[in-house]
Order: sequence, then C-alpha cells, then structure tokens
Amino acid sequence: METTNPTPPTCPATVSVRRNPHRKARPTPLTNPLPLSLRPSPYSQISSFPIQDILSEEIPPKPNVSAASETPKDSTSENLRVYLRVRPLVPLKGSTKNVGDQNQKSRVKNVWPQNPSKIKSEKEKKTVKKKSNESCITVSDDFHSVVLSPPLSLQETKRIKSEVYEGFSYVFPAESTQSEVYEKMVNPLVEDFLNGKSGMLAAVGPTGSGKTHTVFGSPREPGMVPRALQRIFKCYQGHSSQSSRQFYLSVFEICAERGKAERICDLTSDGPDLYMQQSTIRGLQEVLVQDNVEAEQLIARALLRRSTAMTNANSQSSRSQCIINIRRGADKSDADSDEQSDSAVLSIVDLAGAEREKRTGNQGARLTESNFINNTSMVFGLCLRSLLEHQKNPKKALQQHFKNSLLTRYLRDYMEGRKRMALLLAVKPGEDDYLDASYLLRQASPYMKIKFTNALCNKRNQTTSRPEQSKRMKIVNPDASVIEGKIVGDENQLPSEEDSICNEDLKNSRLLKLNYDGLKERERNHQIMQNFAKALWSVLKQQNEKLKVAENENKILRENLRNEKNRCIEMEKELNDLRTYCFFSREKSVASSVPKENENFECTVHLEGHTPENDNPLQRQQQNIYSEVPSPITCELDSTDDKQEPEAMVRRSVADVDSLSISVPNDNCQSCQIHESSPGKSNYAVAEHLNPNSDVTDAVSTSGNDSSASVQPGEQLLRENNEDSLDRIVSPKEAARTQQPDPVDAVCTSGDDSTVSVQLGEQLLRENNEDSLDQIVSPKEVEHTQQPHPVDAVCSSGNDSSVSVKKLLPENNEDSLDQIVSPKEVEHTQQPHPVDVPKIETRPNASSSSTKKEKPRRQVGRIFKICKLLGFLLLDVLPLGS
Ligand SMILES: Nc1ncnc2c1ncn2[C@@H]1O[C@H](COP(=O)(O)OP(=O)(O)OP(=O)(O)O)[C@@H](O)[C@H]1O
Repeated sequence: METTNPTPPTCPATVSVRRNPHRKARPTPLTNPLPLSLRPSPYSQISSFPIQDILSEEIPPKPNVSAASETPKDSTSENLRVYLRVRPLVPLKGSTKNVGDQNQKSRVKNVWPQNPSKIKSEKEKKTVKKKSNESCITVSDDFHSVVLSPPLSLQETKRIKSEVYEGFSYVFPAESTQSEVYEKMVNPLVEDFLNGKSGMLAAVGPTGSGKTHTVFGSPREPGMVPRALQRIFKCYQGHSSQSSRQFYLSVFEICAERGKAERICDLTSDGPDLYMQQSTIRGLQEVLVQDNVEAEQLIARALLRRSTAMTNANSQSSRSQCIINIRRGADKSDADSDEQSDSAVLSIVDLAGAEREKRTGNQGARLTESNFINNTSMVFGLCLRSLLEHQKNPKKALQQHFKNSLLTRYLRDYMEGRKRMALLLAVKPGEDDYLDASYLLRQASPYMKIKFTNALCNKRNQTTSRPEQSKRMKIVNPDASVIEGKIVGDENQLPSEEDSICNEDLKNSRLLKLNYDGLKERERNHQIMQNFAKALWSVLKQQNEKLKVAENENKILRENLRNEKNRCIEMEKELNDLRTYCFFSREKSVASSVPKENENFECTVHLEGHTPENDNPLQRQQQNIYSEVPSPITCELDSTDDKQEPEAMVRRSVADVDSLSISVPNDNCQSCQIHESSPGKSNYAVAEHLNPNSDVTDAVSTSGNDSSASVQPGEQLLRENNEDSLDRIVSPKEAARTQQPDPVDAVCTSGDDSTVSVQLGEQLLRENNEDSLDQIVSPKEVEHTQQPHPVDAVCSSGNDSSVSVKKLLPENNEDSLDQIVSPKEVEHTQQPHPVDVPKIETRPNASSSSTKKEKPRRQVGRIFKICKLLGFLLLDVLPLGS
C-alpha cells in the first residue's frame, strides 16, 4: 500500500506571531478604597499625589545610635512586664524564713487556739503532705511560661487538668537567686530611674509566697531594695562630693485599723497618721540619704515599724501594704534645673499577701486585716483589669476602681498606665498552694498585655523650664554632649572604671533620649503635614472634577440655547408666512366676492405693438402692414358686464402711447397699474385695484409674492400709415432695454421674486397678410417664450399671478385668425391656464364646476369674437390695396 504523505502546508514567507499585549502590573489596591467622589474621572487628568516630593523634603536623618545603647525601653509604648518567681518548696537552711515551716508546728500549737476537729484534720493533712510533697508548677525551658498541674486529688475529684501560663517577662524558678532576680527585673527600672524615669515594682501573691523575701531579702540574701540602693549610690559614690544630686527616701504603709478605715503610717518617723489628698500623701517625710548604707539602715528601722503578724501561713506575715519611694533630687550644680520637674521616683511596693481564711484561720483583728488585705489586692487587680479592657476597647470607659483603696489611689498613675511598672508574681509551688497559684496566675496573666505610654514623661518634659529646653536642644548636637558630661563628672578627678562606665551610660542614655524626643517631634510634624497635604489634594481633585462636569453641562446648555434660538427664528418666519397667508386668504375671501359678482369680467388689453427686432424684411413688411392700422388702437380693460365693478377701460390712442407698463406690485396690494409715459405728451394712466385672483386675463406680467408686472411696450408700434415712425419706435435699442428675447412677446419668468415683463415689441397682427402672421407667430418664437400661446403670452410665477395678453385680431379675417390661433394653440389656451387654475380654485364662491370648465371655452370664444372684430376693424380701416 502506498501511503499518501499529506503535503505539508506551504510555509508563508512571513509569519506574524500575535502576542497578547503586555499587561501592566496593577497598582496595589488601597486598603480603604477611595469614595466615588474621589475616584479619577475619565476627563480629569490629574496627576497623582506627589508623595515622593513631599517625602523627599526635610526628613531629619536618624542619629547613629550604638547598638549597645539601643534598648527596648526606648519604645514609645511598653507592655507591662510581669515576672513570676517560684518560691522553693523547702527553704534553704539559714534563711530567715526557714522558720516558716518550722513555725508551722508551733503555729498549730501556739498561735491560735485550735479546734479539736481541726487538729484531727491537720494530722490527716500531714499524712497526705508526706505522701505528695511535689511541686505543682513546672517552669519551661525558655523561662517565659509555666505549667500548673493540679494535685492528684483534685485531678480525680474535680477533673482539673494542667494549665499553661505563658507570656511572662521572665520566670524565676525556685533555685534562682536574688541577684538574678535583680538583674533581670529591677535593674531596668533602676536604670530608667537614673535616667529620670519613674517606675514601680509591685510584688503580689498569696501570703507566704516570698514577696517580702524578694523585696527586702535578708542580710545574707539582700533583696531588691538594698540592691537598687547600692546600684543607685554606686553611680554617684565616687564623686559624691562634687555632685549635688541627692536622693530622698520615704517609707510608709497603708494598713487597716480595727473599726476604722485605712490609714497611712510613715515608717520613717513616729509622727501622726498621714492623709491622702488625691494622689498625694500629705505629711510624708522624705529622708535625704547620702549613701546606700544610710538608706538601708533607714529601711531596716522602717520595717521594724511595719505591721506584721504571725498567721498559720506565715510567721511574719505582712499586715499592710508597704511602699518605699526613692526620689532623685535635682542637680544643685545646675542652676537651671527645676526641683520638681527633674525628679524621678522609684517605688517598690510589697503588698500583703492574699489570705484564705481556711488556711490562715484568722480571727478577730487578724480577720479584719485579712479582709483589708484581700480587698486591696482585689482592687489592685480590678484596676489593672479595667485598664486592660480599656486598652482593648477604647470605647469602654476606664473604670475608676482606684478610688476603692488608698493604695490604688496613690498609685493611680500606674493603675491607669501613665507610668511604667513591673509586677512580681510570687507563688508557692506546693500542692496545697495549687489553688492560690492557679487563682493568681489566672488573674494576673492577662496583665502582661497592658501597655504603658510615656504620656506622663512627655508631660513632664513639656513642663520643663525654657532654659532647660533650650539647653536640651543644644545637646542634640553630639559635640554638646561633652559639655553635658561635665555636669555629671569631674574632669580633674579620674573616676574609677565603674564610675566611668556609669557616667558613660548616663550620657549616652540622656543624649539618646533627647535625640529621640526631637526626632519624634519632627516625624510627628512631618506626618501631620503629609496628611494635611493629602487631604487638601483630595479636595482639589474633587473640585476639579466638579468644575469639569459643570463646564460640560454649560456647553450642552449653550448648544441647546443656540438650537432653540434657531428654532425660534424659523418659527417666526413660519409665523410671518402664516400671517401673510392668512391675510392673503382673508383678502382673497373678501375679494372673491368681487369676481363672483364680476363673473364675466374681462380685462382686455388691446395692445398693438411692435417688435423691436424686426429687422428682417418680413417684419418690416409687417410693420408696413401694421402702420396701416387705423388710429386709434385702443387698450381696453373691458368687462362684459358694464354694471359690475371694478371696471376699467383704457382707451388710448396708439400714436400717443410711447410706453405702457402694467405693474402688479403685489398680490396683497391687489393693484394693477398701467403706467404710460410719453415724453412731451399727455399720458393716460390707469391704476386700478384689481383682485389678483380675479379673472383678469390681461395682466401682463406677474411674479410671486412680490410680484410685479410691467408691460412695457416701449414704443407703441402701431402707427397709422407711418412706417417710419414705427421703425423708429420699435428700435433695437429699446428692444434690448426690455431684455426680452422674444420679438413678439418676450416673457421672462423667475421664481418668487420674479419679474415678468412682456414687451410687445412688435404687433404681429397684420390684416390680410397671413404669411406675415405665420412668420410672426412662429413656433420658434413660441418655444422661446415658453408660452403655450404665441398670442397670449403668459408669464406666470408664483401662485396667483397670471398674465395674459391677447392680441386682438381683425374679425373679418377668419383665415388669418385661424392661422394665428392655431388649433394647437387653442388647445393650449383651453387647457387650464396655469394662472387661471388657482383663480378658479381660490374662488370660494364659484358657481359650479361646470361653469369653471366652460370658462376657458368662453374665453376662447370671446377671443375669437374680439379677433373677428379687430379684423373687421382692420379691414375697414386699412386699404385693401396695401
Ligand atoms: N526564694 C526564697 N528562698 C528562700 N526562702 C524563701 C524564699 N521565698 C520565701 N522564702 C521564705 O518563705 C517564708 C515566707 O516568705 P515571705 O514572708 O516573704 O512571704 P510573703 O509573701 O511576704 O508573705 P506575706 O504576704 O504574708 O508577707 C519566709 O520565711 C521566707 O524566708
């Protein structure tokens, strides 16, 4: 089998590959789409917002800040730092609080009289504890979360599962030391304090969880307060003599007295109770401390005054909220510094631990204190919770829970997020403490979402004196920082390594703070101006679009107006036409009565003229013949009924007529004028009102609306027995003046404004000369005149005009008349005359259609009669020999 290989398609010489047009990358859609009023219209070609131009202007360069000095503390907003410290299950030997567990025995024995039933239960608990002495809190490896596991008993009975609490700033496990806690938790606050920022550390937790141990510590394990004091005074210890920076210490407690409200006690003096005015404690004594030793001694004496008591949970349970304030005084060496504005306060609060009545077994005064302690702890938690909810939903008002306790009133700025603070959650990890730990973690874990703003710091900066501000503005210059450093350090004295590091840190932090503030201000102003420019730009775009729309509408309206004007003009024209027509119709209707009455009216113009161009011998012969026409030849306007009006008769001597003109200026005028002008001779003129629609067949020329008819015979050709005179009269010059091509009856027709002039150049009628008559009324001439009848030249234009000129022929020359008025011509004349038709139609009172049809016949008959009469006359007058 042969396989047919299909012929491959011929490859074209050129192959065009069609590709889709490249698609342009679409701009990133806006998160908030523009409203329809701001979207670019198709006819508004507005450039985009010059964001680049604006952004390229005056952007302050960011200062080069070293990475070491860049700390998260410089952020505008900062979350509340929450630390969790887990107390060891078995306190270390030698610890001051070790006696706590030992006291548990003595507490059961000594502290409160015990109920025998409770004694039994305590014995049972002891057996249980011995069986399950395990921690319920497990710290994660990253030290930011813990797992809280319920004891087996609770797992079995209440089916409680383990809970994970995360998000802590740091979780200090049981084996953590005081130094670690200080470095991670307190040292940032102290640094801020040294930089002029206020801060607070509050230790909260159930009783016996180690709050007091963490805050104050012991001689072997000093707590956060002594370590902070040591850090603070270390910075100024080397050059304390030169530096006038002073620190003030105040220690007071808020406790509850039985039967009375809360009271504030100054622990540094034995003075009376203090009172609080708004958030300020009046009468609080601030002790100026020179060094950390002095401060520690003062604090030790104050703690001796603090209300403590032995409870079943703690041998030295705190019964009051203790607050320690360390305030940094103004630098006396700086004369411009303000004492109030330059002060920063570091507050450390040791709250009394919440107690459960079951476990503490408090009675009496202890129970009252317990209620106060628990209430204060609850208000403290409510304030923070309200702050958190307010920050989550700003529409939700910030509840003023702080008013419910003196402690929260005093710490209002912290409770409302205006100052930075840190929370220390102290928990005990024992299985018996599971519920307390669970309650605390559940309540306090959301607190870490609270954000603090530096609004108050800005306020404080704004309240600084102008010289201070100007000075700080100068410090923005890096060179000026050296000058600032002179205030702190002593050039002549070589500082130690720690002092130099401390001073350097202080200088860097202050410089950074000032630069940061200036930069923030500039950026804020720049952002404001940018937003304003954007808003202005949007408004301008909207206005531009509106303007363009208005312009388009204006154009359309102008065009409409122009069209309306044109229409108005046309309507006016139509109205004028209609008025004219109506007037004309009215006149016609009025005048129609005239022809009705003068039904048989005839206006006959007997004209015997000459042809100006009669140079040929035949015409001359005709003239000779014509010259024998007896005088006078009359021009008549006759009416068959002499009684009818109007009647006009014009009789005149042809010899006396030099020119004859009949003009019908206007149909409306309804006038027919026959003008004669004969130089040197008296004229006979007839101007008679005629109905244009009347049956006036002798009107010579007519035009339309502005019709004018003139019959200018020029020279009356008919001269009796005077050929010379005829030749003279019918001169070529005059014929040319008439501008009529027809030697016999020149007809000129034009449109509406037509003028018709019929010049009877030569009178064609010759008696007894048929040949000459035949030549005169030749078909050629008829064609030239475009008139159907050679004798009755008709010039018509317009609607109502009619002109007919009838040549009266001798009656006694029927043959010649037959030739002159040939059957063909007669037919033509019998046809509805173009002028006569409207006459008939416009006669509203026409008798009948039969009479209308018979009228042309009658007219022809009349013409024949008249011609016969003329022939007889001619025969009578002219000599037969000629
Ligand atoms: N980290 C720790 N290391 C060793 N011992 C500790 C630690 N934390 C607490 N203790 C011991 O626990 C006992 C109770 O501590 P502490 O008095 O500080 O509790 P508390 O929270 O202040 O109780 P309260 O609220 O009733 O005052 C003390 O004897 C203390 O020595």
